[in-house]
Amino acid sequence: MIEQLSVPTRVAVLGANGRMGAEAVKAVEAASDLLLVAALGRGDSLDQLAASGAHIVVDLTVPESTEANVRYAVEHGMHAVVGTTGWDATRLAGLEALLAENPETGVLIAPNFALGSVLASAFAAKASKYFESVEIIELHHPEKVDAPSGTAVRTAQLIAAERKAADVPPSPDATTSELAGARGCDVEGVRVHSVRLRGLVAHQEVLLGGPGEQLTLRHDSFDRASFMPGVLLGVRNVAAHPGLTVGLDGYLDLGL
Ligand SMILES: NC(=O)C1=CN([C@@H]2O[C@H](COP(=O)(O)OP(=O)(O)OC[C@H]3O[C@@H](n4cnc5c(N)ncnc54)[C@H](OP(=O)(O)O)[C@@H]3O)[C@@H](O)[C@H]2O)C=CC1
Ligand SMILES: O=C(O)C1=N[C@H](C(=O)O)C[C@H](O)C1
Repeated sequence: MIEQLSVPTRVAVLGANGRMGAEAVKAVEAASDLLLVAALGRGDSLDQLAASGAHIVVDLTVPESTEANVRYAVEHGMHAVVGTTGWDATRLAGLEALLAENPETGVLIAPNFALGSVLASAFAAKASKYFESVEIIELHHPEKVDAPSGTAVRTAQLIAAERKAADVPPSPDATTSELAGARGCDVEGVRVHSVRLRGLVAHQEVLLGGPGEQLTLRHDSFDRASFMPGVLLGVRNVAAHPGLTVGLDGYLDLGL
């Protein structure tokens, strides 16, 4: 009997020397259906990506470089799975325009790859229209360069969309004087508070308040291994999702 050998998907990791990138390299190397063909860091030329023959690029770099990396991948016919933060509306619009010219290419921008975090954000958004008040607290390791976290921004946007669709008024807040930052920052009408503390990895609480009650939805990543099933899910599915997908929930059947 002739055994059918399937061809592994060729994967390149950008930011391979970083905290997430190093973990992603290990995860790809351990997956029998994937072949790591490049592991690139800051000093490496992007031309090594094209030369590697990668089908899929995983970007886990820094907000300043992620846009150029992803645009290079798309322009060279590679799908991209992106965990790096910094994808604001202007960058996303530019990427969508580029993808319109490359309609067979898929890009996943995933603010958080941890399945529990994706679920917690989706649950929080669904619940938020039933509560008068909502605020977000995100807590991370002190090496994190951006605040608020990409996950908190995404969660706030999902919440804002649900509340807007249901005509929920803004969260009540009588504050008329404050020290700068005391009330956190405003993301589409949702207050977000950022904590940076030694010992933490990545954590978030969504606080939902109504008369006489509170619902708290908390997610904790205690280890960066928590992100790897989501990275691999993205890598295995991105080619089947041409165009731009924001949020790993786009590849899941949450039924919400
Ligand atoms: N979506 C998710 O689930 C998660 C997302 N993140 C996000 O991923 C990103 C990376 O996080 P983290 O690993 O903690 O950060 P690190 O700072 O540990 O890693 C980033 C790495 O990218 C490298 N780098 C910088 N520019 C380039 C470039 N142009 N090409 C290739 N490599 C480059 C850096 O090199 P050098 O050290 O030389 O600067 C560094 O090694 C952040 O935006 C973070 O918010 C983090 C965790 C989970
Ligand atoms: O920098 C991190 O560590 C993380 N970054 C992402 C974010 O900004 O949301 C995802 C996760 O929170 C960890």
